Amino acid sequence: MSELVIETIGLRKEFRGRRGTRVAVHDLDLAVPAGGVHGFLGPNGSGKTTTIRMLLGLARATGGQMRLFGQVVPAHLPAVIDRVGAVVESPKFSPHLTGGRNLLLLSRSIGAPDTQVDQALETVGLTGRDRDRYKSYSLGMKQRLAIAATLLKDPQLLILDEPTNGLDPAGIREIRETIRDLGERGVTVLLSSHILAEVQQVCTSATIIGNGRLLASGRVDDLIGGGATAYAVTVADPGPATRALAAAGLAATPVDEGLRVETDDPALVTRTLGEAGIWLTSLTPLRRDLESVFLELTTTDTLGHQTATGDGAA
Ligand SMILES: Nc1ncnc2c1ncn2[C@@H]1O[C@H](COP(=O)(O)OP(=O)(O)OP(=O)(O)O)[C@@H](O)[C@H]1O
Repeated sequence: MSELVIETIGLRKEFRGRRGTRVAVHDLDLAVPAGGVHGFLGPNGSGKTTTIRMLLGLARATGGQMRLFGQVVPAHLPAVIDRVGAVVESPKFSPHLTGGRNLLLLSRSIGAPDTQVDQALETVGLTGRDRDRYKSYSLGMKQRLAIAATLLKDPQLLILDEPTNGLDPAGIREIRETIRDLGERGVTVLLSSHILAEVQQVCTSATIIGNGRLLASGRVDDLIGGGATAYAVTVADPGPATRALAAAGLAATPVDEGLRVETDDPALVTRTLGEAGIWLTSLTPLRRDLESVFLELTTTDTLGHQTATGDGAA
């Protein structure tokens, strides 16, 4: 059994307000094994940041237990915090100093060796740009410098909360490569995101949450592998085909050149359409990806659960 770097058991966070109590994190069991990049996925407002803030001692849990490297936190946070790097909020760098100078000052303030600065800059791909002022950096470079800052203490666990928020595709790719690199160097990375493609490309395992509840967790390959799949169907007239499929309990949605039918039973599609006198011209299995798993899980969850308790908070 591999060591768990992050573990929560029945973790709960309630926010009390005038309109009642909102349960942001709902008895969440999270298990992040050592090594590799672990995706922490959920739609906006599903409780990712709140969970991370509790793990880092920035917010108090209402209930449940948390462990980092096997140590109960927040009680033993001081014993493990040096092994953890985190980018949760935008770090405060001085805009007029260069990126390198910013890092050097930070590194001295935490007693890290100066050599760590060059190494951190290299890891995030900012070598060569370290003499430029921070204010001249692109958003992606600023985000990479923030990651570099967390690397100064050579952490074994890196927690990144939505690190590509607001970045353009090139910036997203750069951060993705940095994260992949870190995972390959043996750092355990918890990558919180609602961008599925990014997670699928770098993560070995993932936890999906919705409305503060655990929906699925495991290796990305396993998450993609199980359950229903979908087929692309082309027919001359999608309207009657959609109605015939719906009557047989098959959900069909229009896509580029036909219909996407959610099912793992292609024979049912051909039979249903055939019985309605509709002849399909092609039927192609659609490869399942993390996005479809995510949408299935989070859509059902949104429809199926209420997050609020108490006197009427929505
Ligand atoms: N300080 C707070 N007071 C009251 N409610 C809060 C507070 N912080 C978060 N929430 C609520 O808790 C829920 C979870 O929010 P959280 O920020 O953890 O979600 P998230 O998954 O990180 O979302 P995003 O992807 O948008 O960052 C939301 O309904 C949010 O409005």
